[in-house]
Amino acid sequence: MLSIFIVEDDPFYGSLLQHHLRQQADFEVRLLATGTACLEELYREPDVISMDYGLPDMNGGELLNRILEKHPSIAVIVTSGQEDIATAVSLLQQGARDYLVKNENTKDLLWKSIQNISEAKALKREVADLREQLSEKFSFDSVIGRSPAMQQVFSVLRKAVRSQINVTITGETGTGKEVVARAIHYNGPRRNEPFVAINTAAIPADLLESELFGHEKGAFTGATERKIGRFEAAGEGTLFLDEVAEMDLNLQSKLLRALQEREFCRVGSNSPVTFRARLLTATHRDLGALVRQGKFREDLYYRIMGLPVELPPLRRRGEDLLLLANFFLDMYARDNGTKRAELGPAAKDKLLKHPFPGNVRELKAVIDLACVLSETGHIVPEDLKFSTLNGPSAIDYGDKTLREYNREIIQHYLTQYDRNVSSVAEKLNVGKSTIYGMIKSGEVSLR
Ligand SMILES: Nc1ncnc2c1ncn2[C@@H]1O[C@H](COP(=O)(O)OP(=O)(O)OP(=O)(O)O)[C@@H](O)[C@H]1O
Repeated sequence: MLSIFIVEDDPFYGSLLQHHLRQQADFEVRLLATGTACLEELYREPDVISMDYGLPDMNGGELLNRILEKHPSIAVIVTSGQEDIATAVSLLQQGARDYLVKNENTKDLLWKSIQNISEAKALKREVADLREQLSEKFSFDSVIGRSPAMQQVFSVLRKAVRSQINVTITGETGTGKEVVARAIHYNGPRRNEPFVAINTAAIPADLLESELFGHEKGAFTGATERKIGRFEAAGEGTLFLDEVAEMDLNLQSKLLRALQEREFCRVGSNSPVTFRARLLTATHRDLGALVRQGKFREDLYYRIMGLPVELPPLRRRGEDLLLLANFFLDMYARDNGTKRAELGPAAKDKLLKHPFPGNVRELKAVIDLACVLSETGHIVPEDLKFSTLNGPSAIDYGDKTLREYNREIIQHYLTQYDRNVSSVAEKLNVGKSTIYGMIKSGEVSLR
């Protein structure tokens, strides 16, 4: 429902507009003859006010000011008998949403303008709802784990949420670094601002600077438009730099400057842009060792380190493994609309004995595949196929090895998703770096 006031002293014209707008079933339209009447009714907080500029008791500029003073979110449209550019500009600068000159098209233009406002309002509500859903999805409850090792992590996470300090998340691949970064963002005061993630390992080195800081049109060959980088897109939210150790030393010094000065320039520009977001970084490498080897700047190390969060590998989380397995069984059934499968005792045993070099990501893939393979809804050890991507030995699966199946599946989706590595990684729930690794080794190709 959109509530609209029409403030118009000409009763015939006012009724005409009211009648026209009432054709839309979800427009609630109230007709008022004076500015004073409009101010008296303001407590109803309409979404839109369409007002005549030349009212008998006050002029449009004054009424506009008094409305926006009390309720800055009301969209005010001014209609006027005269086309006066200077007045129009001044009203728009004061915050009017639109200025319409009265003629035979006014009612249609007013209709269109209100439709635009209504769509913007619906979009705003949708964004707020989605943000709400995201904060639920990424609440601390979404980080599954009860083991003592994870209890320690939760205790650090609570501290991370209470402060605005930089956080560095370390842990082997697939341990949930991004899950944790999202949980920090969606549980903190920035939850209604953007969460922007970038995996620096997934972007070719020569494109990374412009990806991070953006570029101006014409900054380099191929820069046909101005582009906003991730630093800018994060606004007052959170910037999550994944695989931060993969940046070259040149870019590391640019990153350091941006963090120290809290400002940066788009590539090809000298005008600084303020950096307001909170920084979270992650790596699966030992940053301290890289500093000692001269591969990571020591000053940058101290600048980003802030609060360290160390995620234990899955093999050190004890019974969390079964907790997570059950969580993924629920998720599979919900996402696919199927009956929830159960893990038999022998299957549990097999899971508990596997070292899971790919950690939680690997466990999820194993459970998803088991749900597909299990015919009875009761998962047996044979349904649990362990990938060999991270391990030396190959397990035969029919005529092919699982590695060969992985290769085929990834190649299939690369073709289906038009070679978009991010989409394939998301679809298959594997790390982008895994796919880039396979491209590099020639196992799959982008051709
Ligand atoms: N504690 C957890 N609770 C629920 N799901 C988890 C947890 N940890 C990881 N996951 C799931 O495991 C998968 C991998 O997690 P994520 O991408 O956060 O790992 P990562 O450590 O960032 O991986 P990489 O090092 O490859 O970037 C995701 O599907 C994620 O939802």
